[in-house]
Amino acid sequence: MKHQQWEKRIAYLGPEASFTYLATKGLFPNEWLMPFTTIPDCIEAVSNDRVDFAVVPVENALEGTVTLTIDYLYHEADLYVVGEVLSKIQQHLMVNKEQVNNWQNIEGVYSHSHALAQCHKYLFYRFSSVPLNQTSSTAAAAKYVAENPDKCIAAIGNTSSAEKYGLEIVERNIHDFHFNHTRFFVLAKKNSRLPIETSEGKSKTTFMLTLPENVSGALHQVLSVFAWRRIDLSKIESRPLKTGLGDYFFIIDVLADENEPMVKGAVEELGALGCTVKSLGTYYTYLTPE
Ligand SMILES: O=C(O)C(=O)C[C@]1(C(=O)O)C=C[C@@H](O)C=C1
Repeated sequence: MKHQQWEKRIAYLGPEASFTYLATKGLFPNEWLMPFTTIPDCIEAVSNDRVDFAVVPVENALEGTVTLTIDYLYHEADLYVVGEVLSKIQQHLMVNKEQVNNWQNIEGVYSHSHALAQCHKYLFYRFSSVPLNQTSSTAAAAKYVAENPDKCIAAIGNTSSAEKYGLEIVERNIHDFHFNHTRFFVLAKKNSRLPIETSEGKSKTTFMLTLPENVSGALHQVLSVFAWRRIDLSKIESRPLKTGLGDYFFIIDVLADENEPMVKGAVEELGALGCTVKSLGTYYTYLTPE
């Protein structure tokens, strides 16, 4: 990656040393990184012009979509995706130095809900009756454990959070499946692209759409709009519209640029079929170094 020197403010799901922080620091090593406690806080910071960009998790290979991010982008915000970061995720169990000899007897495990879920089998077999406590991020869990050295508790998170908050890793790579990656969206107010060179060639576009009501085969029609144009879909998922059972919107990622004639044609045809379509923009994928 070749970076340009900017003076930009970037919101991320903090505190420092969260996975989102590492993804953000990898993409924006010279910018002003601002931690926020929740995903909606990060998104609102862009909407309210407190920052230029926000970096938030959107999908994990083991746990699937970060539903809060997708739902908030659909229902509450009007932002664009200007880039995507893909990071390898390795989860470790960590305790206070005072508890290193006693870690097998921990009385509580703290982490982000996605991280706890990524280690479900490990926790089930090793600590089946130990309460699991959700925190706003893995780094928030590490910070909490560090602030309570007298308690025999553990956090799940990355190596950086162990270093940052002075914890000792007692068991490494406790995530249940080896292929553990998370996608992060870089969000902005304007539909643009990050001026950062990338080795990942193909651009991607994310659409959010709703189907016309009471039309049988509507989803089939939507898929055929992309299929006959040979537009490659990398994701399709439905989420509740929150207007009633059975009401959904769809998130569709296509491996193409929204300005390509075939994609423009697809969007036009979807409109003619009675769908509402919103493009979140075309963007490139950046990899964080492993
Ligand atoms: O808790 C963190 O460190 C985060 O950055 C959040 C988050 C997520 O929401 O999925 C990011 C990556 C990992 O999958 C686990 C947690």
